[in-house]
Amino acid sequence: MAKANRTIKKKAPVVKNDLVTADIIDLTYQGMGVAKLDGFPVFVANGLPGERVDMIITKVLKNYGFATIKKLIKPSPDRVELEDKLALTTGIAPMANLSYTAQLAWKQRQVRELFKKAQIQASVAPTIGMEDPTHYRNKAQIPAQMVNGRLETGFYRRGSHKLIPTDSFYIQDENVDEAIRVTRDVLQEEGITAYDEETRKGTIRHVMARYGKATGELMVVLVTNGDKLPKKEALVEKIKDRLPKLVSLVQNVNKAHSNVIMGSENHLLWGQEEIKDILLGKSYIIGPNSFYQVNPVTTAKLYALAKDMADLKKTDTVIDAYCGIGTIALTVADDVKKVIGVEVVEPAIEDAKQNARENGIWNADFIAADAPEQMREWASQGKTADVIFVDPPRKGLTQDFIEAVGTMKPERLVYVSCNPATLARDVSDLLEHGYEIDGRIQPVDQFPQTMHVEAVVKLVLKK
Ligand SMILES: C[S@@+](CC[C@H](N)C(=O)[O-])C[C@H]1O[C@@H](n2cnc3c(N)ncnc32)[C@H](O)[C@@H]1O
Repeated sequence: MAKANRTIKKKAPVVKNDLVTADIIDLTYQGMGVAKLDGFPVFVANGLPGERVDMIITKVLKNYGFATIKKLIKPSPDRVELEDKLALTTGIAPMANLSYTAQLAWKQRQVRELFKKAQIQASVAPTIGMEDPTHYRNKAQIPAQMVNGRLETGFYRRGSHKLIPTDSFYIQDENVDEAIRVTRDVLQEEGITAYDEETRKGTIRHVMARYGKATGELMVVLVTNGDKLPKKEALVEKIKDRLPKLVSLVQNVNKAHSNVIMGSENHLLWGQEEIKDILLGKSYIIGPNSFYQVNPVTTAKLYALAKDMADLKKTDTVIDAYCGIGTIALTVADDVKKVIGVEVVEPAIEDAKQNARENGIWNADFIAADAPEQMREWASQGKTADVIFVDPPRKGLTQDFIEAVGTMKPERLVYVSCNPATLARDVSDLLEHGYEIDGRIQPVDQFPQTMHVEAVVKLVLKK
């Protein structure tokens, strides 16, 4: 006999090119509106919750479909009309059609819902945002492609690898935009080709620009498909002459047949190998491959908050796990006895050591290692710390990292996260290992106009 609770999949109630009227009831983490047609979910590009729209079905898959808006019948009161439509169609700023206040509320709600789903009782504070949430990014990695026979830089149309050439990127610092524009012009003048993903021919894959907002120092990196860079001298002369803030021009070689943007091999073309920036009174040298937060305004708020939450004492020994070039470690060093940073990228650790020296900080040590492995080693040696800061990549902490925390039992742990889903998962594990949340979870808007959510939370060892 067939089981009574067997689920029967609904057939899609629409086909491609159908025009239907629907209400948008939700917004996904990718920034798509959600409509339900007889329970069948359809993701609507640029649709906002509360809107009623006429939409054209663009794709129908087994369990869901996609649509674009044909006519807005009832717009959301939170909708803002953008002059720069490219920001939306390219996915540079997929949330830019939602008022900034509503974006901040959506981010708070995301964190709240993910913690609720993980069955964690926690209070989530309103998101800390920016006064001007545009042109904030200090770094860009812009793809190059041949369009009508010449190299163009721009952004891929959402969900594709078709490049839309553009001059203005809406969320990037104007100095970064200018660096990309000027570099593209010079590459065009010299007839340099862009890399073609299919034929694997052509020279330029990406143009990367990085700007130290506090110092005015600019870096440009030409990411090339091989060692050769045709017309090197002419390119260098022209780019440095037209970008007065340039202090570093680098060629990065990336021969990989993958989506990874930068390779590990750098050749200095002109100037210095690194640029400098200043954050919370400390100066940092930043190389082409080093991680450095992209929003200097909110990073200062985020780190000040993380430091505050840690309740630091002059007697504290502190670990900064996933330390990058040492920014959290050096921000807290003056307030503690000793700080140790751990990071897997070796050049970043070299930078962290130099950053410590240049800031006259002598109580900071930096170790190039896999953070979970290093933690396991410390735990097995019976070593511990009073405070651990963690700021892992989007995939969050590993089980063995959390188990090492459980063995080392630091009194305080401050978790800085760029992915609230893995944050909720890891906090749930840390609660199982004897910790409790102290205070509220604080979202900070590091990435305005996008769906990315950063948050910081303090955990303390249960008495
Ligand atoms: C979100 S960034 C934080 C960096 C730094 N705290 C900052 O704000 O500039 C995460 C860092 O973790 C590093 N990382 C990734 N996997 C790692 C691992 N297994 N062990 C140690 N560090 C790792 C990355 O290279 C990156 O520098």
